[in-house]
Amino acid sequence: MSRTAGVTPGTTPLLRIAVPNKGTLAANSARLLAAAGFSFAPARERLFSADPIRSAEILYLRARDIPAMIAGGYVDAGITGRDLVADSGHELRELLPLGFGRSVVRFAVPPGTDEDPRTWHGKRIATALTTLTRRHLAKLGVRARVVPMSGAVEVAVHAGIADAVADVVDSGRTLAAHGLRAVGAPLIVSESVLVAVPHRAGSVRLRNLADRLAERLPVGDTVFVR
Ligand SMILES: Nc1ncnc2c1ncn2[C@@H]1O[C@H](COP(=O)(O)OP(=O)(O)OP(=O)(O)O)[C@@H](O)[C@H]1O
Ligand SMILES: O=P(O)(O)OC[C@H]1O[C@H](OP(=O)(O)OP(=O)(O)O)[C@H](O)[C@@H]1O
Repeated sequence: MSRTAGVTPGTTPLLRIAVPNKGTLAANSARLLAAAGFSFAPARERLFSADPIRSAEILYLRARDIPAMIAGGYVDAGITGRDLVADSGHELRELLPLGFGRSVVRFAVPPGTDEDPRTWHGKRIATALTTLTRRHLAKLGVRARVVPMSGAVEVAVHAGIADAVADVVDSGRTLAAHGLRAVGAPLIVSESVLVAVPHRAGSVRLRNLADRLAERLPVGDTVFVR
């Protein structure tokens, strides 16, 4: 697929925007772009769609894959979670915080475990956010073993796979249901963000995109769908 498909030759090049195709951030990301005047087909129809009027193309991708696609130059900007950007290890610039998909990444332990992560030398920590967790442990000076999982992390302690977990906490209900308690400082405080590579962050088109989205963000207590 060429980067100019759907747009008249000689006009402004396509601005490619990556958006989660499913998961927590998908619905609000699509709503925000629609509210900002973009006209894209929904992800359930096809995973790419052009808006010739705005010389833009949307690529629907997994939220976790979006940072690498931006860093690799395949898309110009994207909406994903700040925690997923940090976990990708790619240096991206936040053009705009978007305020939905708020979460905190926390360590959590069962009763009887020392609550200070700095004492966890040799412990096993299950997580889907391995880079973020390794970096945080290194900052704390802890030599613990990170056990990679792609989800369902809270079962790891019960299953004997790990001694603690590092996971996304929203309401806290999932941790409580598994007899786990959040401990230590947050690894990161996250929300959805519009991101791009640093050297393109100041470009006119990306600044215009950020401005358009900023105008359409909910204000005060008004929230997007959860
Ligand atoms: N309750 C929540 N559960 C999961 N992710 C959340 C929650 N609240 C906010 N988020 C944020 O949503 C992003 C995760 O979205 P992603 O699509 O990768 O996972 P997901 O919503 O759990 O879907 P999947 O089931 O496909 O893993 C992260 O930035 C995370 O911080
Ligand atoms: O604090 P809470 O409001 O309970 O939400 C946090 C939970 O939701 C997410 O899991 P998800 O349902 O996306 O499943 P997953 O663990 O398989 O990603 C996240 O990984 C936590 O487990």
